Amino acid sequence: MVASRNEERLRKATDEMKKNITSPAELDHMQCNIRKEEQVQNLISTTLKRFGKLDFLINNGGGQFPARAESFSLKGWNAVIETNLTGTFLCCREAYNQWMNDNGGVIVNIIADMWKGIPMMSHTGAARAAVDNLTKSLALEWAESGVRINSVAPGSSIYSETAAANYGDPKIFAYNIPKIPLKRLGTVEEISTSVCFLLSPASAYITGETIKVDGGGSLYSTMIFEVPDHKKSKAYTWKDDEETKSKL
Ligand SMILES: CCCCC/C=C/C(=O)SCCNC(=O)CCNC(=O)[C@H](O)C(C)(C)COP(=O)(O)OP(=O)(O)OC[C@H]1O[C@@H](n2cnc3c(N)ncnc32)[C@H](O)[C@@H]1OP(=O)(O)O
Ligand SMILES: NC(=O)C1=CN([C@@H]2O[C@H](COP(=O)(O)OP(=O)(O)OC[C@H]3O[C@@H](n4cnc5c(N)ncnc54)[C@H](OP(=O)(O)O)[C@@H]3O)[C@@H](O)[C@H]2O)C=CC1
Repeated sequence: MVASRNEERLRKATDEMKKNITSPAELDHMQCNIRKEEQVQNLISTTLKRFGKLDFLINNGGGQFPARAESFSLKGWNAVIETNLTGTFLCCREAYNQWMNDNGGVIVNIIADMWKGIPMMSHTGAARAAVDNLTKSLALEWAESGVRINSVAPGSSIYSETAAANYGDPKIFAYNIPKIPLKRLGTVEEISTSVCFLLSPASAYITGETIKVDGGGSLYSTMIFEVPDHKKSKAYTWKDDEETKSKL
């Protein structure tokens, strides 16, 4: 079952996937806004009715807008936290309560390269770091039910048409290439095969882990953002204490 909010995009994506599926696997799609609790509950129960089981859950839905933190309205902040953190939590909880508690299963959460912060997208950085931590807690709580849960963290380097349109610049990802040790953008295939690995028995002994698929970008320098030159940082030395004491 493939789910997101936009029916037209869903139909297009599932039609394309159906053309490429060679096994007898069945595929369906369903509208769901992961920010709405009752829609998530309905997505999981409908999937169980339609397919009879739920072996895997992939939490891939996400997004944000670029802006400085001081300019976020509470509504904008909440929209990003609900999309990237609360939506993921709701999908995990419903999959567990409706199926995986009794039957086991595997969950993969897609997060982002937030290890050094994400300036201009601090809301999503906070939400993705929270999902990284949620993954670890759930791995411990749900191990007794036979559930494994891991994350995949793509670098800011997998070309996304939605992001390019949203951020108003088709080259937005290409700017990052000099800051990626492998000196190229990543591919969708390089993310999806990591997800498949985590879903497969080849990773049967891995839980609570995050795989970075970022061409080494997270080890190197912060993407895009440059801190402007300034003289606002005043050093602290013992001399400052002496000056303070002398004023007392
Ligand atoms: C090279 C850099 C890449 C970094 C790596 C990450 C890559 C990716 O994640 S690729 C995938 C990217 N895809 C997207 O970002 C698309 C999805 N984005 C969204 O859906 C929105 O940004 C959303 C998360 C905010 C959800 O939007 P929606 O549910 O449609 O909510 P609203 O449009 O009603 O907005 C609510 C609220 O949010 C504020 N806001 C939204 N967009 C902006 C913006 N462009 N600038 C500033 N503020 C924004 C705003 O407060 C909205 O309320 P109103 O003001 O009442 O409209
Ligand atoms: N491309 C990149 O370089 C990177 C991507 N990522 C993350 O990887 C994931 C996939 O990215 P990508 O394919 O590039 O981005 P897209 O924007 O193309 O995909 C995001 C998907 O999330 C769905 N979605 C968004 N909000 C909701 C919601 N409230 N409920 C249900 N579905 C929702 C969208 O569908 P619809 O609009 O129909 O709801 C869309 O299919 C995202 O989480 C993204 O943030 C992380 C790091 C880097």
